[in-house]
Amino acid sequence: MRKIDIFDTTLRDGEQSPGINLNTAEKIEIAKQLERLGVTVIEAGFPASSPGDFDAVHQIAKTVKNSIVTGLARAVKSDIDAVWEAVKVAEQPHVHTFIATSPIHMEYKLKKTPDQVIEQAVAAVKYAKEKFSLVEFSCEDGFRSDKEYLVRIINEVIKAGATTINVPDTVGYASPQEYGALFRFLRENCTGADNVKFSAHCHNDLGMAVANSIAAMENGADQIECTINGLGERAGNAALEEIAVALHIRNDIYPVETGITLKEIKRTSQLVSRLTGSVIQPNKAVVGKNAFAHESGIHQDGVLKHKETYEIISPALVGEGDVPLVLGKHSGRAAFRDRAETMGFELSDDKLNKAFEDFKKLADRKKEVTEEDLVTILTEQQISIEDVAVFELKSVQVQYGSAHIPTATVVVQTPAGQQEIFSGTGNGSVEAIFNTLEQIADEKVKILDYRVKSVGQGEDALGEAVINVEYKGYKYTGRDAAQDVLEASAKAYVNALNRHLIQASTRALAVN
Ligand SMILES: CC(=O)SCCNC(=O)CCNC(=O)[C@H](O)C(C)(C)COP(=O)(O)OP(=O)(O)OC[C@H]1O[C@@H](n2cnc3c(N)ncnc32)[C@H](O)[C@@H]1OP(=O)(O)O
Ligand SMILES: CC(C)C(=O)C(=O)O
Ligand SMILES: [Mg+2]
Repeated sequence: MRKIDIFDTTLRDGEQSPGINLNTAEKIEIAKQLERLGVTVIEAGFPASSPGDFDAVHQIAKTVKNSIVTGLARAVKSDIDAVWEAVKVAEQPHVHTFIATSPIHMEYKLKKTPDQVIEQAVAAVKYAKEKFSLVEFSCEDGFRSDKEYLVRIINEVIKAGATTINVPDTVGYASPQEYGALFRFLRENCTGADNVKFSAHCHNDLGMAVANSIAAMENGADQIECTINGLGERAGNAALEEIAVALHIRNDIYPVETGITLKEIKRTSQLVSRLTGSVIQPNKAVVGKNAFAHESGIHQDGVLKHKETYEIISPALVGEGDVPLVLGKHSGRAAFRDRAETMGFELSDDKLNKAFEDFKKLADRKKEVTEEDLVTILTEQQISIEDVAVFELKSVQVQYGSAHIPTATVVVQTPAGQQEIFSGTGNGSVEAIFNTLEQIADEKVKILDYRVKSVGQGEDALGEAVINVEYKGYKYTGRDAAQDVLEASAKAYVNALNRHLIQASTRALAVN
């Protein structure tokens, strides 16, 4: 199968992301992981740019054995010398030298004529070739360069000894058709093109870096330059993980081999994110937190019946562990039942439906329904007794103001199935609720203890209330949870009275 080399530039172009600054130890760790990942070339830095960068490239060249290590150099002798000093210890010393070839860069940045640029490029490649067996030459801003001029400069640097020709879309301006067509044109028109590798290097300014890289590959590029998590100057470079997985999954239309060990992708991405401090966007393809998370009921039902209904990449392929279905406001019964069973709950259909209703109400109000919330909701149903008619709190409303007497209004469905409204007052909101609910009891309810606590963390955590009462000579503990502590308190009170009804019915059964 045709081999496509993966040239990783996380440690060079990736480090050009604003805010990223890796020290030598961190770069070595990343380089070792890139080697495990199986990249062909590691661009470890720009040795002439600082002593720190020089040291990192040098240490990496000494450490890494299974990937080629290179460094970037302007088309000047001193930069090329710096790369040589840094990587000469490597088995296959490689240098990546470049000069801009677009009219705008040549005129305004380099302040050189096109002929002067060719002269400087040729001199640099010839000089590099005296030391290095592998010389990559990049036409910076290649995509915005004149095509005929590109052919001229490429022909000259091939003659001078370049082994790889990189044609970057430095500012991320290309479309896939245009970038692919450029590679086809260069392959067909450069003399000596068959003796060198062509390389693509795409930036993501218009979100097309991965598509452009693949278009180049389809049109003759042998190497793709990319970074982990798509890091890089401005909007970043083409994301290595997306390219490697796309070429693997769509092998039917891209019959190529990259040599990437796909199951190392997740670990590499996490390591780079941690060491660079660059957070991965949740919906990032392949490595984002949501890349394999199914949220909506119809998708979850499909995935539970047959994974491939909505999953084209298995998480295990890229070294990702099991990803539980996300339970949220869009989830359906199938996912809810699946999670309840996974958590070890065995509920009747009726109880499961009731728990599902509570879950849906909560999911409507909360950003994220946590595992603890689920345990609370499911436990409530597990411990409820189905056959005894009990009170059900339908709604609670409290009016509170520092200058007014707190007043509560509750709607309760009685064990006989009727809905009744009660209202009452108290010294505080909770007392107003309890005084009001006492009206559903046959006699005085003595409150022995009452506590509230939050389940989980954050301001939208569930509140759980526990109340100990003495009623008709017996002591009962009522408890319940809701997003609002006042509602949880009302439900806990009703739960305590219901426990009396349940116990009374159990006692009656025992007597009969
Ligand atoms: C598209 C890319 O990603 S290119 C790589 C970008 N990476 C970096 O720039 C690495 C970090 N850079 C640095 O540390 C510094 O810019 C250095 C050490 C490289 C150079 O620093 P300085 O000597 O102070 O130059 P400065 O950065 O101000 O300007 C760059 C000079 O290099 C010249 N230059 C730019 N590209 C090239 C090139 N490929 N070949 C030769 N000369 C070049 C510019 O024309 C400019 O020259 P001038 O000073 O005569 O006008
Ligand atoms: C140095 C070159 C290859 C580069 O990073 C670019 O043109 O984007
Ligand atoms: Mg770049």
